[in-house]
Amino acid sequence: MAPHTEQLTRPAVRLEGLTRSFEGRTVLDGVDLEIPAGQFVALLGHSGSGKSTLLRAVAGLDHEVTGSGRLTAPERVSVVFQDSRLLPWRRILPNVLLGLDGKDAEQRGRAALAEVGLAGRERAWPSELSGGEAQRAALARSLVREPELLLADEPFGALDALTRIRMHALLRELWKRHRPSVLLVTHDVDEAIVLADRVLVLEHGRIGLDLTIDRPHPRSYRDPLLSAYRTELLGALGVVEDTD
Ligand SMILES: Nc1ncnc2c1ncn2[C@@H]1O[C@H](COP(=O)(O)OP(=O)(O)OP(=O)(O)O)[C@@H](O)[C@H]1O
Repeated sequence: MAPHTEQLTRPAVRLEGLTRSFEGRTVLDGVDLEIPAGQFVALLGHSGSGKSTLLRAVAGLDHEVTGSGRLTAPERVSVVFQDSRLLPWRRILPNVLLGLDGKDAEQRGRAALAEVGLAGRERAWPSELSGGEAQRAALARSLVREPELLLADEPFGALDALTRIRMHALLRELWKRHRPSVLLVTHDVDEAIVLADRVLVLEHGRIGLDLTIDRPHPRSYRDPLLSAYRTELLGALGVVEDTD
């Protein structure tokens, strides 16, 4: 394979035999996973199945993970959490720019805020933003770093249903424009199906199901062709659907 092609097809993330225990209890039990560059992946699993543990490992936030093989992740990784983690004593633009330097940083920060629909709110304080707006600002803070990999740990989990749907459209739009690889941890099967091109289910410390969602975007929750995927994922999660 030519080096150029190799570069293009190189996986963004590669985990081999990733293992993590807490106080003798194994949470990740030899996870193998490859995420090709630019793929949008969602990770489902029961509460306590180890989703955040996996995400933290990929983010390089956990130095105690072990693997028989390797953990490879790109250099520029951004993480978005359920709460925005904006610093309350800084206005929105300085929050977005935190740790960035270079003379075009401010311009990039303003552009990122405009992209997430927060133009004009640069001088607002975090306490003046709604939950949805704060998550938009968190996305802008991630984007401005031009991540090759975006890790998101239930980023919309605390939002109301309508705001969540708007945020889904925004995230997918941002992904389309910037094409980072995405690993989105969620509890919400519908969120996973509507957003991701590939959905993984973590069970017993490993990837139990690896499902490609082969439907065009934008997707609707009501698309009947998505229901087969929903059934399969709920089955893997051990949830029996109410057919009434
Ligand atoms: N720092 C830690 N010390 C001890 N146990 C931990 C630690 N971090 C995670 N665990 C345990 O590992 C297991 C997996 O936790 P993790 O947060 O990864 O699950 P999760 O799938 O993300 O859950 P949820 O969906 O509820 O957020 C849990 O039983 C948790 O108590």
